[in-house]
Amino acid sequence: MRVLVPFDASEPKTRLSDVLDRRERAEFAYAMLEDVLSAVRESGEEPELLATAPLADERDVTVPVTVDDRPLSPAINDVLAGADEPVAVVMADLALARPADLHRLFDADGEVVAVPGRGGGTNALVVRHPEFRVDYHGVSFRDHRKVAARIGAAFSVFDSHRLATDIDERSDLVELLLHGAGHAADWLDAAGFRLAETGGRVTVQRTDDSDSERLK
Ligand SMILES: Nc1nc2c(ncn2[C@@H]2O[C@H](COP(=O)(O)OP(=O)(O)OP(=O)(O)O)[C@@H](O)[C@H]2O)c(=O)[nH]1
Ligand SMILES: C[C@H](OP(=O)(O)O)C(=O)O
Repeated sequence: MRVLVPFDASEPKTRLSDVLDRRERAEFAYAMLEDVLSAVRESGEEPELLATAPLADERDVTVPVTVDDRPLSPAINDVLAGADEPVAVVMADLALARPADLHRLFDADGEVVAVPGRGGGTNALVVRHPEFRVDYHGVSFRDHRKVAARIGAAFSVFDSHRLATDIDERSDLVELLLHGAGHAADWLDAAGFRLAETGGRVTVQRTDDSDSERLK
């Protein structure tokens, strides 16, 4: 199996612009990438990075990196078109993913196995059908189900709280502070992010206090 980890190395995590500046968004995106690459490797597979641009020099990711500046779907579909083995696609912002979760996903049966993301996305895929092609962005989970139906591929859904949690917006940071245990959660904590209980749903606030509240 090939395991692709797509990564926007150019202008990552723009939906976090309300809480992070551009440099912080890049740092945070790389921290999540490190966690995902480690989890894939510890699941027993070797990840391949598919980046929009060369990584910054100081980022020593020790995995094969392919630079492809095309939009996400054409870049992934080019790999699928030439694949002679199953291909998994794992997004680089699945900051809660653990090796065991990924191992179960990669082992799941099905011609197309999809992990739904928050808000209608597709957080991960395992593709074993030669005609399947991705169609990311928007309500991609629904679109991928339609693609599978159109080519007659069996489409199965892989349910996992951790793999369904992609970190896109401020509200997603709550999950990372509560359930994360890697570089990205540490980065948030060090940046002063804390849970904020305001009576409704728990949110996050950014403070300059040093009292970590990470669940040990
Ligand atoms: N190779 C590649 N990866 C991409 C591209 N766009 C997004 N990604 C990656 O795909 C995954 C999911 O994309 P998003 O959640 O939209 O990530 P993002 O683009 O950093 O976030 P936003 O700027 O807020 O949309 C992340 O791991 C991104 O790094 C792209 O055009 N090419
Ligand atoms: C790539 C995209 O990610 P999202 O924008 O939904 O986080 C998707 O899953 O289709």
